[in-house]
Amino acid sequence: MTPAERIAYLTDRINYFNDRYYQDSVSEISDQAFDELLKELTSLENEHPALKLADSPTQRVGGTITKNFPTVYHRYPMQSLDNTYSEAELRSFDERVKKGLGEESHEYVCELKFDGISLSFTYEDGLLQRGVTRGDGTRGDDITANVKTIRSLPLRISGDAIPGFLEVRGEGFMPLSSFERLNAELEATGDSLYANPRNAASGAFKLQDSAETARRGLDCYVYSFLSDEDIFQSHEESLIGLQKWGFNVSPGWRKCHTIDEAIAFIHEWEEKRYKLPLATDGIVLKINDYAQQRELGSTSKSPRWAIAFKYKAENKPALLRFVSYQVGRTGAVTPVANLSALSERGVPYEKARGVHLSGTQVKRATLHNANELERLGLHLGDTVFVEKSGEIIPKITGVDHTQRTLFDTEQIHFPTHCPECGTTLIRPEGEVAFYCPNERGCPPQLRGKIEHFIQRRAMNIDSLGEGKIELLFDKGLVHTVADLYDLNYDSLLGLEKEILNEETGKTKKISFREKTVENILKGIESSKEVPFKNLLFGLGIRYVGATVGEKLAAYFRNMDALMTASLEELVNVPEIGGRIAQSVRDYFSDPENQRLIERLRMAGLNFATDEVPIEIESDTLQGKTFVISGVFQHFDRDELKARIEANGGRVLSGVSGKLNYLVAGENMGPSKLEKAKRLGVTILSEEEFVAMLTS
Ligand SMILES: NC(=O)c1ccc[n+]([C@@H]2O[C@H](COP(=O)([O-])OP(=O)(O)OC[C@H]3O[C@@H](n4cnc5c(N)ncnc54)[C@H](O)[C@@H]3O)[C@@H](O)[C@H]2O)c1
Ligand SMILES: [Zn+2]
Repeated sequence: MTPAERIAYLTDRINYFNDRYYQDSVSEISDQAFDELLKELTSLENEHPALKLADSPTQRVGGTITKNFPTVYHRYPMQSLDNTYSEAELRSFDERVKKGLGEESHEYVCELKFDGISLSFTYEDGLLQRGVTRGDGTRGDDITANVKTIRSLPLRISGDAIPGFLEVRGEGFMPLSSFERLNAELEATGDSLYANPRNAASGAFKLQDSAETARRGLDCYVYSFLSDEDIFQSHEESLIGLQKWGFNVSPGWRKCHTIDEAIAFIHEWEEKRYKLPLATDGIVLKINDYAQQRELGSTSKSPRWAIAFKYKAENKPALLRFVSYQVGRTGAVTPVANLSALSERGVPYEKARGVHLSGTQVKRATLHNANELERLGLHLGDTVFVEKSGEIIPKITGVDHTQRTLFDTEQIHFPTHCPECGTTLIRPEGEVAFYCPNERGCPPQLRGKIEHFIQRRAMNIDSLGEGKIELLFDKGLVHTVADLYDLNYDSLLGLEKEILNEETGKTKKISFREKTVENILKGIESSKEVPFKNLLFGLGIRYVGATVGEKLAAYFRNMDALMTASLEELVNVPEIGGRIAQSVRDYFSDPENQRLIERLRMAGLNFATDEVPIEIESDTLQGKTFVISGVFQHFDRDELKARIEANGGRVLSGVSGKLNYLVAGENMGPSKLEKAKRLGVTILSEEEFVAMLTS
């Protein structure tokens, strides 16, 4: 892969994970793995600044605003934090601070890094006016009704020194006890569980029904104060002041005079943090003195006066009890290690305690694929090492061979047949995974197709979760996605099923009552309205992800045109290669798929694109490059970008000597403006830009 390809790939992946994380409250990979990708992209971009893409995630806060709440502009931008996993990098940070401050000495305030979502609260004349999410850092979602459900958040504050307008920021989170209760409820109703308390908090803060938000038991720690008036001179003073005004300030913070003291604080909390009633993922170091904070300033994404140290994943030995095999939507077979604590050797698996990792008991960990299984050469009863990074699926990282001789058993080999349907497994050339080819008969593959179909990016039927689909499938009601549209009230009401938790051996009953049934049917009904591109993605055609679905929908505009398109036509679509084209062709040539599509058509799904295609408006800006910065009156940034591109221009992310124009909105960073002036780049106001378009 060339650097350009790698940069394009990483930009795409990271933007995708950001979208899942901030929009869907879902983490598909661990935070540590995510941070590694971002770090790799940052250093590649530094090496090759010209290759940096306009939508690079290194330049901005990762979040987004939604259409579900009113959008509010932040008075002061809400930034992210630079982060590191290493002490050496903390020391370099300290060196940079020293350089930045010259001779002056500095102090840090160290705080726990709470794992929730960033919130802003504004108070006018002592009254809580608004609660807003961080969003894209410039604008956020107004979720006032939901933040008012936080009991520890004062609705009114009083005292002498309270300024007319003030903003307080903090972390909204879901306490572990609320999180466990919520997941137990979701399990009982057959809905998908949240992977961690941060995702659960993010989901709960963005619910439309604040009575439901209230029920989810959210809380908040505040850690920052902003005002146009000079009330406090340091961060420490602000924390003490906020506490006096009645805000919930976490008591765990400490003022440190040296980086060594800060590192000692980090060590102190490494284990102790698991005793806290909420999830934390590190320690934040902040320069205490406000004047020094101002002196150090910030980048477009984060302040230079603060850094987050994140704890690395814990790695511990565990006992391998047996290996099971999971079959996914695509038929790929994944080996899973079933574990217990080493001391539980004699205890049956269901009763045995798991290994204690990052505050939870772990009994299952992924082994990824057959190669990994062979590489580790596992035997039953082996002592293996387990790691849980960023609270996502734990994984096996190695074997302790010194323990092997004590309990000699045979090596575990990957199965030759599908554990679910008995079909002989195949391994396509060049792939590490084995697949069950029985696409139309293998139960987890069939269920997986339906799970794929209902997700937000596809048909968005959020009233159906994994457990509910399993129930519908087992009762023989739903075999393919088309069957969903034949469901009715009477066929659903009263359905019941016991679901087995394999780790504990316990069963739970899920049953469909009136409200559940109504919600399921409502969700299915409104899925008929989702855009055509979502449907294309939802069908689960190999290699047709959300982006490809969008491109196909924009090009062919309706199902019939796409179904009858030849291979040549498909390859003509911008950015669609031979492999995708072939896969689309194969899919629509299959009579069974054709019947499925006909049933979906009869059900009344949206088979055509109604969006106006992006058309080339002119070539006025041909060959010209632009950087967009700040906030605009008449466009949001995406619109502005679209207009530039529709008129032949190109949008870049960074200011350099080769840049033609900087389109400067309000509140743009002064350093960018200065740099542009220094390099002789033409600076356009919004009006000048519009004039240029229409000239
Ligand atoms: N797993 C995934 O798929 C995925 C995707 C996107 C982002 N992420 C994670 O999210 C991170 C990016 O999110 P981010 O921009 O919010 O950065 P961040 O979470 O690393 O740090 C910034 C945030 O920390 C929070 N915070 C908690 N305690 C704080 C304290 N005491 N003082 C100040 N702030 C405090 C604030 O909300 C602040 O906005 C990534 O580094 C990654 O770890 C994961
Ligand atoms: Zn199978």
